[in-house]
Amino acid sequence: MYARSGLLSQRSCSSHGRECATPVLAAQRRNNSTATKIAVEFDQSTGVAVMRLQGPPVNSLSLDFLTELCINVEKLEMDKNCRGLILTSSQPKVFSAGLDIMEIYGKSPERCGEFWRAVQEMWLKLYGSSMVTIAAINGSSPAGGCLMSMTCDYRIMADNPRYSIGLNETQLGIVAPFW
Ligand SMILES: CCCCC/C=C\C/C=C\CC/C=C/CC(=O)SCCNC(=O)CCNC(=O)[C@H](O)C(C)(C)COP(=O)(O)OP(=O)(O)OC[C@H]1O[C@@H](n2cnc3c(N)ncnc32)[C@H](O)[C@@H]1OP(=O)(O)O
Repeated sequence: MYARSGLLSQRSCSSHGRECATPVLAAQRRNNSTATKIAVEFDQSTGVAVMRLQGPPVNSLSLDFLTELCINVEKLEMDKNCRGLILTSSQPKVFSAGLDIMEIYGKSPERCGEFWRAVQEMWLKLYGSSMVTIAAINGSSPAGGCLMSMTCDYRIMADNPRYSIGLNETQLGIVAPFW
């Protein structure tokens, strides 16, 4: 969902100051899901968009979820009126549970490769965004959820001892790549 005045969908990439990157086309090609896991509200008067993660139950980062996220970030990126992006969750108690472990369990190497590329695309798109990005972490945010918020320029987390954030996969001896 991309709730705004509708201008964006009618504009070509070249009518904007920002470059239209090809990854969004790749992401659009593989986005076969009809369910909406990302809701975007763009306030024209402030130039700030709020992106709500709404993939029940815990916003786990499946291929569909990552694809939809990337498409929406890219759309906002191409809109020269959008200067800021707030990323938050619609799910109670959870910002994001991280990578959807069912996407990597028992899957072919090709499918795992496709999924891993989508993970990279997600953090590169957020980390490299020319918008000011803020993660409003209103729930637990382990592992990939932590990664997603780390790629934003700023993080604000709800003050609740029940919510945790961090790279918990290190407890299993799995560490993030060194690059
Ligand atoms: C700045 C540049 C940096 C560049 C670095 C580049 C790359 C870095 C590379 C890697 C770093 C990132 C690595 C990521 C690895 C992962 O993300 S692996 C996934 C790890 N996630 C977890 O371990 C989370 C486990 N879940 C929880 O802790 C809890 O579920 C929760 C999120 C805290 C929520 O708790 P709550 O009690 O509310 O709910 P439930 O536990 O009952 O869960 C409900 C439901 O959801 C299912 N579920 C939970 N987590 C996941 C998940 N990750 N994937 C899929 N499904 C999940 C759970 O099984 C329940 O299902 P149900 O039983 O069918 O109801």
